[in-house]
Amino acid sequence: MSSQLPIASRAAVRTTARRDLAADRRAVIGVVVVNALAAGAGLVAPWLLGRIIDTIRTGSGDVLGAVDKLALGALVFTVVQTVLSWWALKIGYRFGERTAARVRERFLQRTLALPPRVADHLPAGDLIARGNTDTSLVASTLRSALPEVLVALIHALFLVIAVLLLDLRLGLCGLVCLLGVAAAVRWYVRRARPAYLAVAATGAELADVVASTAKGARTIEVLGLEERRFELTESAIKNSRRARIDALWLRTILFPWSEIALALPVVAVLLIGGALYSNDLISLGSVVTATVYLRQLIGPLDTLMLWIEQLQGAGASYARVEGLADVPADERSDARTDGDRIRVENARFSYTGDRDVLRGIDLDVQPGERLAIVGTSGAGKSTLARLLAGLDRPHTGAVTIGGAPVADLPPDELREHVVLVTQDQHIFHDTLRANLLIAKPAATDDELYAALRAVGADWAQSLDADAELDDASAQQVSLARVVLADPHTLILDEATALLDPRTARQTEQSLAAVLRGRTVIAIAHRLQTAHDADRIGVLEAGRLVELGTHAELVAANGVYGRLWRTWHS
Ligand SMILES: Nc1ncnc2c1ncn2[C@@H]1O[C@H](COP(=O)(O)OP(=O)(O)OP(=O)(O)O)[C@@H](O)[C@H]1O
Repeated sequence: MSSQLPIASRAAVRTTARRDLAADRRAVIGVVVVNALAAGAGLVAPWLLGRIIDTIRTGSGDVLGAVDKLALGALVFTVVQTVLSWWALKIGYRFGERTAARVRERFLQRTLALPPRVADHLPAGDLIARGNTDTSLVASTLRSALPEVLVALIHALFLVIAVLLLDLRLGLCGLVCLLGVAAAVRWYVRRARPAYLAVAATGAELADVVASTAKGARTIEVLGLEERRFELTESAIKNSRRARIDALWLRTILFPWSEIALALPVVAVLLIGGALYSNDLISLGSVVTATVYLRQLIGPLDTLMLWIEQLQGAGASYARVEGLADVPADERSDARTDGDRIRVENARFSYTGDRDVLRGIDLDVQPGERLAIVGTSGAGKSTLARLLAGLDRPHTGAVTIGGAPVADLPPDELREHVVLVTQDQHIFHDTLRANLLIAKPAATDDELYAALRAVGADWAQSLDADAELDDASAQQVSLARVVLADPHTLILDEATALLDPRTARQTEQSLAAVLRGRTVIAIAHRLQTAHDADRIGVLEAGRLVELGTHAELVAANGVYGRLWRTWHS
């Protein structure tokens, strides 16, 4: 699946951000208050510098003593400002760490809560990109950018207020010149969100192509698709590169523009302040203080500019991480089964919504029956297996066990009725016990050993050993899980088809023990499997075109009869 996962809207992002801030209210208030104190303390030194100049120019009496006191005051307030700023940053960093952890946990919980049926159809690369790149960017922004931005914002605000209070004329002049910075930021912010969403989306597309190429390496090699995959990867790299260059281009405009705009207020205040001073309309100390304030403003504004880019990127990533909340949930009713009988009634299914790959299947499987499904590649065999196992639901018609829709059964109950066995079984990096308990959480150690013995896994000496297994042993563990789950029906889809011959032989022996006494629906890749079954269903282009015993189908001389004769001869 190559479509993208949902992206949270601006309104949803704002609501979640507010909730994240509210969750750590004390820290947020702490950052703001301590920062405000630090910024207030920072204003004192330039003001005292102005007083020093005015005292030297106009003072009489103990000028030196007065200057010393003012200089000492400036030193004390500078130290106070440094300590308070450090403290504010510390609170901010801690807030960032906690919030980043909250965002990560939320993402993980949402991912783990996805029903398998929904998770199966999500674009894996996009999900991985959101879990890695996007959450990392959000976390690093929360950890470092956000506290520094908060500090810079409050500092800048205090400097602007201070210069206005010091002298309204110089303050207004400085502010007018700052409009250039505002224009630069506005220009940038408008373009940055789509640009960074494009960077993330093309990155995810690239991850998707690489992940699916790696996953399907065998098929690609067998079908000679290397050239096509190479082209797809190249095109994904090109798209990702283009999106990054577009985003970088925005920065190449923003930075020079804002550098010039930041110098303007200082120049303007010096010129206008100088003119006012020449006409005795302002003291030299006030001009110097105003100039120092505006000069100091460059620091926090520079910080804001620097981080604004990361904030934009992180904003886009935050929207992508939170977008997972909008993945449509899987609607399940509380179905109850009455018996083991599996029925498929007029089932139609489509992966894409526009083309049905199953087109009206009717099938009635008797308890204890062995049914083989045969058909050419792409006929819909695996899709039917997924529907029978409750992994997908038909868009029309029904697939039921004992009268209840299979896909509606809660996972624990479903496992007791039907299990799909494929060759693609996952063994977790954990102990053997933990890997087995997945199938029956309440099982005793004796039951676990019995299940392992039943599938011939005599190598298992300790349940506490790490389950790092070769293919054959991993298959045995997955079959032992089936023994533990003890479903009345097994669906076998390519359980051994692509395994190497030795592993396939071992797995088939283990499988034989598991199949005993159960209803078995096998996707048959070899006609011998079909021959041994009680009944055979033949799928062609999404339709069940034949259904009967081997003898009946051979006698009817239809699709299966011809296949059998060709194979036999
Ligand atoms: N995840 C998917 N998204 C879109 N189309 C799919 C998906 N999986 C299968 N299909 C399509 O559905 C059709 C039926 O596929 P299915 O795998 O069920 O066939 P099959 O009979 O099992 O084939 P094979 O023996 O090659 O596995 C095919 O046209 C296939 O391309």
